[in-house]
Amino acid sequence: MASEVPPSTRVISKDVIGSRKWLELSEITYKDEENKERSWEMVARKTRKRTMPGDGVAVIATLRKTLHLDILVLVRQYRPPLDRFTVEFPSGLVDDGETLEEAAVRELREETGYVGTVKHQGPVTCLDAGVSNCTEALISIEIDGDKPENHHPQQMTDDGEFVELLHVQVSELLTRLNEFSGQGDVIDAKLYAYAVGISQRTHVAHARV
Ligand SMILES: Nc1nc(=O)[nH]c2c1ncn2[C@H]1C[C@H](O)[C@@H](COP(=O)(O)OP(=O)(O)O)O1
Repeated sequence: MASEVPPSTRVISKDVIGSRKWLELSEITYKDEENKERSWEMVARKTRKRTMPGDGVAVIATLRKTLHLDILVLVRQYRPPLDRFTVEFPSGLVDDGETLEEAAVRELREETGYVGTVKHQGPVTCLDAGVSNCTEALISIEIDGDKPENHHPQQMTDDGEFVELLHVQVSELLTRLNEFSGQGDVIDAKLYAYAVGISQRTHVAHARV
């Protein structure tokens, strides 16, 4: 069944091949650079509303406590599509009517129990552009570990959501991720890129001394 798409796009039509509660599989027809019609198979989330800035958020959550080194709060969980455990930033889907910042603060609270303050909001980024139109914004949140509300964080996960909390020293991030990978876990690409960035920045800083 073909449906209409906005005229400003290069997509001409979309045939929905299959649709369930969370996802829709389609074949789209689009025009390439030479005006030639081509087709592409793609997946879309059904939770995205027109008013939503993006499908989800991922939270770079830094726990800061007096006289302690900075800690990155991460989550480890079983992901059915991979049939493996993953190590990721705390993350989740944006609810209808929520801003990206609100979604980030809520998801951090639900998945980790920590209450934090937004320090930076990145743009909406793509996740797997050859497969889906899913997008996610990276939001940096600082957690004040000195505040009583962050002394004993209590997760508020939904039924069927089992999230293990990881506390990793920022300076050891890449090493720890490589260890998790060596044990058979799959590391989220954004998180791994972040770890490589931190590690390279540290090497450059040392080289300058
Ligand atoms: N693709 C999905 N298939 C499902 O069967 N269920 C799914 C999919 N995506 C999300 N969900 C469910 C699982 C949770 O109950 C809710 C909310 O997920 P959320 O925690 O916001 O997002 P993730 O952490 O990225 O799973 O949706």
